[in-house]
Amino acid sequence: MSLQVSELKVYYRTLKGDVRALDGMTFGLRDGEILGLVGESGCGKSTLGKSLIRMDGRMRHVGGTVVLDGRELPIGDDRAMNEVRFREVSLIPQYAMSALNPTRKLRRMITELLRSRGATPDLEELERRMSQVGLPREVLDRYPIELSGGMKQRMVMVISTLLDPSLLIADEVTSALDVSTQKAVARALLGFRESGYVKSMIFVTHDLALTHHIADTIMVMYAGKLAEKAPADVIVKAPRHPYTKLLLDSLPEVGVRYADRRLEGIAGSPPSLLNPPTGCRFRDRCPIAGEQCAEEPPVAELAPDHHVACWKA
Ligand SMILES: Nc1ncnc2c1ncn2[C@@H]1O[C@H](COP(=O)(O)OP(=O)(O)OP(=O)(O)O)[C@@H](O)[C@H]1O
Repeated sequence: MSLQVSELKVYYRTLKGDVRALDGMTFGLRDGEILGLVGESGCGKSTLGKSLIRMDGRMRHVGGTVVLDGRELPIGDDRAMNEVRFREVSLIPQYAMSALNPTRKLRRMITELLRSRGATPDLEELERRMSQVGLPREVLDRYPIELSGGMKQRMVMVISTLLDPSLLIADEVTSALDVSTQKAVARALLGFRESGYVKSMIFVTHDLALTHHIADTIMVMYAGKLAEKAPADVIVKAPRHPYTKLLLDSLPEVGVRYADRRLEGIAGSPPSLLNPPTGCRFRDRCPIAGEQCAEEPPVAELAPDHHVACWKA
């Protein structure tokens, strides 16, 4: 097992109280596995990614552990995590491609970045990896603004994995790109795993179709908790949690007109994580909720590798 997260609780401190963004998450990731992480906006996907690498000032590690390659990560200790970042765990944050320093040409920017991490820049290896994702070496002599969105994103991916981290977290790396560029980015991620630049990966996204394409396993989160986790095919073809089923039903189908099948979202909205309800957090929106759902459902392994938190699954 490459990553084991157990009962992880991470809250945001706010003037109104604690926002329980991760409220007891338990899951594992095997060597070489790509985990697609999906769920509605605000369910805690980015918080999970950030918790594994750098908590921002408002985040608080309230409980639980994260073990990577047999070693517990000091996730609550910003300074101790310095050793881990970039080398063991690397994160491509949301909007990373817009955050490239606009005043530096890429070669200089990358050299400075690596030196600041105590690593010696290996420009030959950098150029080899760039060509693997279709970026000519001349790109290094350009400013970020001179690159297209897809090129910037591939550059960010190459930079983030240069030190061969064990775990890569890619947060919405495809959402601002057009469809063919999304495919190139997804292919590049798969290539990185094949080449051994990263061992395992968490791919955070809203795009279930793309996740199904590249992930081995899909994990669905709801309101700070795990709803369902299973092999990608099983999630898409035989989901057990009512929330997963509704998420899949709300996807538009190509070739079907609105008059024939109306686009439906999931009625209602997720609960506030400031003061989440007891019991199943999905029960107010769930079409099959019953009395038992006033009690919190445990995460049960209903079939090998198929974990579901629902009394009715
Ligand atoms: N800095 C913060 N201060 C307080 N609450 C926060 C902060 N950042 C996030 N939250 C809250 O934590 C919860 C989880 O947010 P998070 O960004 O992890 O969700 P997400 O699933 O990644 O959403 P999205 O898909 O929109 O990126 C939400 O309720 C959000 O409002």
